[in-house]
Amino acid sequence: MNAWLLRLESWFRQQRDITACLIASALPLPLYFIFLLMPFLAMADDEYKGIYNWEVVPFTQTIVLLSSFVLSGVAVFSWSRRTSNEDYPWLCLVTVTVMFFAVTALGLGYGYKDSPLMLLSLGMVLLVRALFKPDVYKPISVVMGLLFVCSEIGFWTNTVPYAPMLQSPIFVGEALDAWWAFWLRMIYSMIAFPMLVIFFVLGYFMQREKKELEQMVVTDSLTGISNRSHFMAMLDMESSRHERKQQPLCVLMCDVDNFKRVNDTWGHPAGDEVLRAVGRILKQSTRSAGDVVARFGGEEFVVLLPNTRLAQAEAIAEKIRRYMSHHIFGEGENSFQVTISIGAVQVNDGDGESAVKAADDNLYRAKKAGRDRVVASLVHRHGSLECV
Ligand SMILES: Nc1nc2c(ncn2[C@@H]2O[C@H](COP(=O)(O)OP(=O)(O)OP(=O)(O)O)[C@@H](O)[C@H]2O)c(=O)[nH]1
Repeated sequence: MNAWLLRLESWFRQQRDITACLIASALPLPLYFIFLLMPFLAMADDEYKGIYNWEVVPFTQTIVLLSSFVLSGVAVFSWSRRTSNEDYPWLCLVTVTVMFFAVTALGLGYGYKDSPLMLLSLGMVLLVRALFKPDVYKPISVVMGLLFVCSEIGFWTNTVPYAPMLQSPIFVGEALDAWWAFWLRMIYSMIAFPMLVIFFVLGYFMQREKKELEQMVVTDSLTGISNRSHFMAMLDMESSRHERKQQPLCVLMCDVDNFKRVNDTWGHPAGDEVLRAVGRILKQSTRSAGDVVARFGGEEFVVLLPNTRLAQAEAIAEKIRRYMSHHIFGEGENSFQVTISIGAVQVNDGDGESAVKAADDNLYRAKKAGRDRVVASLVHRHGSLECV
């Protein structure tokens, strides 16, 4: 089921005008057919003949018939071009306009409130909203919306007859007669089922997109690890917990040594690969639950180690440093190695931001001392460092 929905979603994302027109024109055709058929069947039966107002029926039937012809033409044309990647703005406009026009004619003819036409109109709006770009349906939606409002005002002020197609509205406060009971059940189920499917599928897409967006907001696109803003949020949270529960908290600030030289010598793509590898190594060297590994910017990375003492953090930093210095990038003649410098701090009673600053100071010390090393210290609330 999930695979099927994923395939549908990928189709939906690369959806073309021609597919949208094909679905929108073919899907409502059976319903239009039923609305065309109903008066003819009623006409053939003495018992039900009186249901319709025969002066208005030809007018509505003509509109529905013409719309069905146009939509059938659109469906045939779209089917013949179903593999085309071209844009068909005019075809979209024709499809949407005719659909809305026919449904409005039916809505005005049968009345919106006492018939399935409100449900049908909502179904159409939903379908059109899901399949077409706003430019296509905005103008016609405004026109149809205005028509709807004007007709409602007309009904309330008794200047426009309500449900002029019928001698009396479908629901008149009595039990439905057999005629309407059959057709209403038929029409409702034909509208409700596609609507249910559309709601379900759209809900699924929306949920997935929400998850993807949430993920994008917290992720660094190059390395796939957390980004700076997510790190800062986690730092804030962990700092408060650290203060509340008196648990040790450590921060590592890591920077690839002479990274500019990597870019200059091996090219930007190789530099990017180094950054991705650093992200992977940092992830592999820390706990998957609780620890936060993030790209702080450029070739600088940061690690948050909750519930970790400075000695443990220093050991983790040393493991990362050693791993990096042994890692070989590229192949054969084009292989090269890089080193990393790390500043580590333990926050005993200070806030997170001063810890990051202190870790950066330690990193600077590591660089000054010759790179490829770890410098660690405790940090206090006033920001002073106590080197170990
Ligand atoms: N490939 C790649 N390079 C980047 C990216 N972000 C920043 N850089 C490069 O990283 C380099 C950082 O250089 P510097 O700040 O001089 O630092 P360094 O060469 O690592 O020297 P030290 O930090 O002193 O060891 C610059 O050349 C940036 O262009 C990135 O996303 N991809």
